[in-house]
Amino acid sequence: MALFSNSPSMAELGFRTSNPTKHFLHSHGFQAKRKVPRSQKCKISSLRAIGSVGSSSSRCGYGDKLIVRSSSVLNVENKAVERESGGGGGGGGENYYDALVIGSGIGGLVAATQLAVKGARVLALEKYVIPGGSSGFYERNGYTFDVGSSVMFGFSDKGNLNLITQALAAVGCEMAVIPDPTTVHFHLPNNLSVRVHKEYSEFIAELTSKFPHEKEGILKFYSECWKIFNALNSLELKSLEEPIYLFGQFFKKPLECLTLAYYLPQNTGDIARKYIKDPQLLSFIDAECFIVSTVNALQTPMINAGMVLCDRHYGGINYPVGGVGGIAKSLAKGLAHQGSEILYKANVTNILIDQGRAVGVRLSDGREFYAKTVISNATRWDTFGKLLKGKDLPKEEENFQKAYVKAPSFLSIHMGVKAEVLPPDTDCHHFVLESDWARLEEPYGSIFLSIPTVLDSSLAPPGHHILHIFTTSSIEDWEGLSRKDYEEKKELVANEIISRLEKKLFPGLLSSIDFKEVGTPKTHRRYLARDKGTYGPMPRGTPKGLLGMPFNTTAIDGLYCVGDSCFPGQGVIAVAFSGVMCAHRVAADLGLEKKSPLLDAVLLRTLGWLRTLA
Ligand SMILES: NC(=O)c1ccc[n+]([C@@H]2O[C@H](COP(=O)([O-])OP(=O)(O)OC[C@H]3O[C@@H](n4cnc5c(N)ncnc54)[C@H](O)[C@@H]3O)[C@@H](O)[C@H]2O)c1
Ligand SMILES: CC(C)=CCC/C(C)=C/C=C/C(C)=C/C=C/C(C)=C/C=C/C=C(C)/C=C/C=C(C)/C=C/C=C(\C)CCC=C(C)C
Repeated sequence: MALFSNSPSMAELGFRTSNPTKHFLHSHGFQAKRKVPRSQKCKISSLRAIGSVGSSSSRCGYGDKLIVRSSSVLNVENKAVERESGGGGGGGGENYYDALVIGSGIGGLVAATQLAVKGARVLALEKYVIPGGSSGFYERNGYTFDVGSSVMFGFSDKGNLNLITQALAAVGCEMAVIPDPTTVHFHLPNNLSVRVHKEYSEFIAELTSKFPHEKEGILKFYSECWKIFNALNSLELKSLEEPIYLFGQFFKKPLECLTLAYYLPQNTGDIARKYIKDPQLLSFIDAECFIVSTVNALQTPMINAGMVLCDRHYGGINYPVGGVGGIAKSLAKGLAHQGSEILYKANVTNILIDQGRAVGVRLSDGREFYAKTVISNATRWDTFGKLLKGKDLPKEEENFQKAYVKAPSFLSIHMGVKAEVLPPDTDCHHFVLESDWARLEEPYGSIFLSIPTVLDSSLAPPGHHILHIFTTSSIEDWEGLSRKDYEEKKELVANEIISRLEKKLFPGLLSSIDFKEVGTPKTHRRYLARDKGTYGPMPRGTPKGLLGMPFNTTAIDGLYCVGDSCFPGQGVIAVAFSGVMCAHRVAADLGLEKKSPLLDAVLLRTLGWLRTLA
């Protein structure tokens, strides 16, 4: 069984939208050099208030999107033919791009759209049939499932850190969102139950009611997170590898920049231990970190914790009406509206190097595309291990691979269930670790559960809910099995996980299943083209916060990376930031942004040296 469908026609089907009741007007768009004409704005769907899930209506049908996409695909294919018959090529012309982007995950799409609005001509090449990667979607039996992400940070209407909102706004798109009143409901050992309410004061009241003796420690720890969040939120976010911007920010906001520089090499667990002594509360902080970093607090960079532990209360977690897949669809559509293109079923197998510089890519079907710059949204392991095969691993990548390993993948269960199995007021996201804190980071130890239909019932047939259940799992567990054994093992492991949820949360769950599809790490590897199906990088030992994380430039001229194996790491909002940073650095190198070669050399060398300290 496949987690995704291979059928483009399935992917082209729009998703249902709902009654308009609330708009998030995105007032913090990036300073696009080229304004999107009003007629080209892609308003994605109508909006609704929390819980009021009504009938479907769309103010921007996906019909026009379909036309845009198929015509741009045709366009690109024609150009490819031109090139194969001698036109274009590395020397310029129609077929020569400013940037090629390998992959259309959120990281790749944000880099591509940001560059396009700065005036660059971009071609994104996606192996699969729809955009989004792990933020894509698929449809089965009337259900619209999010492939991965359902917890959306950075999707509010305020501040500087609403990077998803801003990325959409930059290409003239806005999406309706449904605020989630509870980011996550933790169900932890010793029957510790904590709901992370959107309202910060309610969350603190709930946590301190469970740990009254640690009230002061709790307040001090989370206050330190706010220091970071407020500093981040005060900056204009661009490439930390571009000196004119970076020095400008230090000049405008010295205190905030120094605050961030101070926390850059620090980890969350060390700071929590300054204020908190109760081992169970420290384990709770571990769980808070684990759900966003797949490691405990001692290994989670404090800047990342500051970002996520506060954004959920500041802008809140907001779910896009119609499902997460709409974000990538909108960005892809926005890219086309900017005159750039996206080509699907385009499996890049090689990055072409000429005299030490990345000059283009070759696809599995032999087609070649050329550009001034190449941006890879494949993981750094895939980029340097597969797309540049035969080349020596640059020292910087060796250092990265010494410091970071591939996090395990996931076993994912997408289910449709009868609505009556969920008690009233069930929260949208849950994290379950039943009895033993030591199992937090073990494969299958803890269970993530998202029920997006709690917020948007249009994603399932009437009277039904979607349950997306996932738990960490390694690919080694699933290799070397016959087809029959593989299928049987999927069934067995999935049923064990579902039974655990039945026991802990929802009696009668097994018998309420209407639809079930199980994906393993092999599924993730196959459909997301991620080595071992990895969820992203995780530190091999105790990192120096974010200091060791590479940014977007690489040791190869003209080649950049974007996505979760770049600063600041895993997470949809994190890869969106990586996309913004990447586009800014590439634009400077293309002459579309200010640049100082001398300062560049100094900064890039200093950053390279700083990373060796991590
Ligand atoms: N919030 C959540 O619940 C949740 C869940 C899952 C994933 N995520 C996040 O999403 C992040 C990943 O985003 P991302 O943008 O880095 O990457 P991604 O893996 O989502 O997307 C990469 C894209 O590149 C394509 N690709 C890879 N190699 C290719 C090649 N050789 N040729 C053509 N296309 C190729 C893939 O098909 C995919 O579409 C993860 O870090 C994770 O944190 C979040
Ligand atoms: C350069 C130098 C040296 C210095 C300078 C200083 C400065 C200025 C600095 C600055 C910095 C900055 C700007 C930074 C930034 C950062 C950021 C933005 C970050 C972000 C982050 C984010 C993140 C990490 C996120 C994440 C998330 C995630 C992962 C999510 C996930 C989720 C999930 C999985 C779900 C769950 C579920 C359930 C429970 C069901």
